[in-house]
Amino acid sequence: MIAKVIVDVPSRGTDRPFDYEVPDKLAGWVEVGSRVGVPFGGRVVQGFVIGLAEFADVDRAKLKAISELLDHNPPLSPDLIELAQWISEKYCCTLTTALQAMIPAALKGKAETYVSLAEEEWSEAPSLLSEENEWVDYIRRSGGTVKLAALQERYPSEASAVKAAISDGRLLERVSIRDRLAVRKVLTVYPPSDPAAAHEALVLLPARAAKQREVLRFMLEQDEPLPLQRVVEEAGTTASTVRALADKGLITIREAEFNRDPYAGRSFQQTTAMSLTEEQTAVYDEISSAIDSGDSRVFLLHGVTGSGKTEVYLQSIQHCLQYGRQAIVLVPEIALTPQMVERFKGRFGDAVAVLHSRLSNGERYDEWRKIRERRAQVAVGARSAIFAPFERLGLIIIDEEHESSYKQEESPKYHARDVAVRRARQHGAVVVLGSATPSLESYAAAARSGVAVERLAQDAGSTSSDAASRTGANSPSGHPAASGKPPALLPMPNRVGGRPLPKVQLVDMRSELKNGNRSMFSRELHEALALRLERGQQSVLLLNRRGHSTFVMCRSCGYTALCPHCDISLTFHQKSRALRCHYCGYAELAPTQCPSCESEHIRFFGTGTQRVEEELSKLFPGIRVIRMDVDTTTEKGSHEKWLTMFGDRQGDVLLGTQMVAKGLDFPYVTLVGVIAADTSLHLPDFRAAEKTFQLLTQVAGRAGRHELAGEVIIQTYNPEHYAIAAAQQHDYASFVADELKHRQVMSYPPYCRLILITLSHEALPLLIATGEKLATLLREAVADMGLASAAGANGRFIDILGPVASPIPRMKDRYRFQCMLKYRGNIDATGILQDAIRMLSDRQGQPPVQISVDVDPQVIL
Ligand SMILES: Nc1ncnc2c1ncn2[C@@H]1O[C@H](COP(=O)(O)OP(=O)(O)OP(=O)(O)O)[C@@H](O)[C@H]1O
Ligand SMILES: [Zn+2]
Ligand SMILES: [Zn+2]
Repeated sequence: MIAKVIVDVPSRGTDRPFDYEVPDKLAGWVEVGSRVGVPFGGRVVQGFVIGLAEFADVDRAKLKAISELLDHNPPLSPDLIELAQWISEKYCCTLTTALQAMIPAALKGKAETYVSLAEEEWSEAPSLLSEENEWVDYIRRSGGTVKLAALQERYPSEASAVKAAISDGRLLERVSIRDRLAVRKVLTVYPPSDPAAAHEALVLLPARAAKQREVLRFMLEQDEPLPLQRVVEEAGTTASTVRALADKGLITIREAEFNRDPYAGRSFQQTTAMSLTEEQTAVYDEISSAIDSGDSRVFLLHGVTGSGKTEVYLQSIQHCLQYGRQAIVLVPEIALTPQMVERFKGRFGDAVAVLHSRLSNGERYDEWRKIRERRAQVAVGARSAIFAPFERLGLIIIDEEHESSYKQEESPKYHARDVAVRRARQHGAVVVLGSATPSLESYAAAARSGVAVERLAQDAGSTSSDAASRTGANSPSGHPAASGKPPALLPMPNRVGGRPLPKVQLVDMRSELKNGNRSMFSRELHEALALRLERGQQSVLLLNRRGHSTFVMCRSCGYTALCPHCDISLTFHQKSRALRCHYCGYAELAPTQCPSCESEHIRFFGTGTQRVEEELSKLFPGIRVIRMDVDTTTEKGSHEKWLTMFGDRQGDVLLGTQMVAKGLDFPYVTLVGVIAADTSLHLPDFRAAEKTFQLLTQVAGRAGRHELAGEVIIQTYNPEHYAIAAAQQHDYASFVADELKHRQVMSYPPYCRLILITLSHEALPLLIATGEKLATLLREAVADMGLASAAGANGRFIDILGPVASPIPRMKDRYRFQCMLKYRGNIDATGILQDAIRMLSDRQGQPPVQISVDVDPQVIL
């Protein structure tokens, strides 16, 4: 049998399956999805079997054989392999990159060389056993095989002897793939298998064996095996006492797999289904009957903050599990707070596996195995949890679907929402996209389904046929569902229990300044905070830091500190008093004197959370501030610590960046303040207004979610901007209408799709020439196909913009140029692009110009 293997060598040149012979002994074991070690270019590398065939494409005699099978249970399934193929085509990445993204890092094997004593050779070759070498003894004691590296390390002076033994065949050399991280095994004590006999033995144990008797009694009380270490601790005994009992056959000690459970020892309060409100019921009914139908459907659940979306998710999952199908819940990394995890663990207990980036590789691997081995039916996680290896998915939920963190910024640059829709189609599963502020892409796509078209049309102030044709079926809107059935809109416009949305007040900071208030707090916000302190209620303060950094500038000459490798401002870190580059990690000590004019008026600019904290303590002596930002949350478990403290009312104010805006539900929060709403409004990003509106709406939604009513104060320099005005009114529809007009005029998604191509190289002239060449090739291809290249036209078009210098023109000593493809309609833009890149490849110089492709980019910067 022949296996088609994708080798783990991520380059375009090796991005195709290679044929390998499946050795007879592995014939029954190797499957599609198996991970194998194969000889490749003189090395052994890891690879994935993506197909099996009777015949090879090349001369069979020349075929090499698979050298080893790495897992008895394939880590990938045929449907995931098909999904990886789709990802590699859609996002222009190699198949191996897509495959690697689907498995935990622990399974990224690395080749290791082993040597073993050649037993068959002993009779003929001068036996190593006769030589009383210490290193030979070491190999023998280790069971006949050791890592070559271990031998080299232990016996550096024996290099020539070892080499000679390898070359004359007394030592056999073998290369094997080893996982970076293995399943952890620990010595485990099993309770007596025959308790009656053990009770009898207990009586018969001699008096001097009092310790053993105690341990036996302890083990008789256990219903489950326990790690030896714990038995020793809890029974207050020693390992040898436990062993003595095992020697008597009363208990058993064995190595057993140990699961690193990140939530071990935490008990989650069991919750049961609430009785749903009318709105929730309507939505739940739609979702559950779609699950029953077995058709793959996509829903856009547009529910205001506090409308009870999570309860709908929980009950829909419950419904899905009843029929033996599994569910994935994606939550933005930043919102994957203990509070969120608790809600799922509380309802589904151990059936929940949690996957996020703050877990160690080992923990993540064990949570993944829990899914693979069918011990978990629900996966809750960040972006990559979309690849959870379930076999029969019934439901995929994407909470806060508008979040840009669902797009991966490194290759494979996939969007989890698109992948979800694709994966759901494979399984006949239902996708629920939930948000209080849906992305314009999703909303426009949903608007194509019946009811909502009318609504969008009204919102946008035009006729419905107009709206339908603008985002219509012949013009892919950049949304995954565009090629299938459009998502159906499920609205939940009211908060649970008829609670009102909080009142939002805008404060114009320009008039504050006119009135002589130079503080970062307006009088309104100041008073509101004072009132909360007086009443013992809590406040959340958001510092919108997107596009904001604490940079250094000289007030005399205007000098700013830039990274010498990246051409962007260095960021000031107070704790270490260092200036750091966010792109390459370059750091230097902050100057006390201007390096350019030697003035001492060099200052740190920008409103960091630290400065807000300082100001708060000045204004309100004794105020308890809990600060959450990148600096205070790097440590593992720190998120949890701060939020628990705030939940226990050990803080008056929760102050932070974006991470305080999402998913939090605290009953005593009655005030939400936004220090400066506009910082994200003027970024050179066509989504700037959308992001600002979303952030303001989300953070406002943290107030007054329970009995106590809430109030929101937004400080801004642009109170009349439509994004800010709409956030004040909780008016998603009017925001969408305004924003869609802009997008249409400027021809941006959802009215077209984008592909961003970034070229980078150390040599500027080569880079520019290559960029020009690529653009020319693209323009020629487009002209050959007779495609219109007029942005703004209503039909099919493709436009090639650039090359221009990237917004960050140099990074890590490499210059950067970019081209942008804008297109609409049924056009194979990635195909055109890949052809052009292929034609370019022999003109790229040495070392080659790096070309990175971002399909449907989220970050244009
Ligand atoms: N049917 C119900 N009956 C009573 N209380 C409910 C019901 N559904 C939800 N709740 C409560 O209402 C509050 C808000 O619900 P939830 O957090 O699910 O809203 P959400 O829409 O997910 O909000 P957000 O988008 O702001 O995170 C929670 O405290 C929740 O326990
Ligand atoms: Zn200066
Ligand atoms: Zn840098």
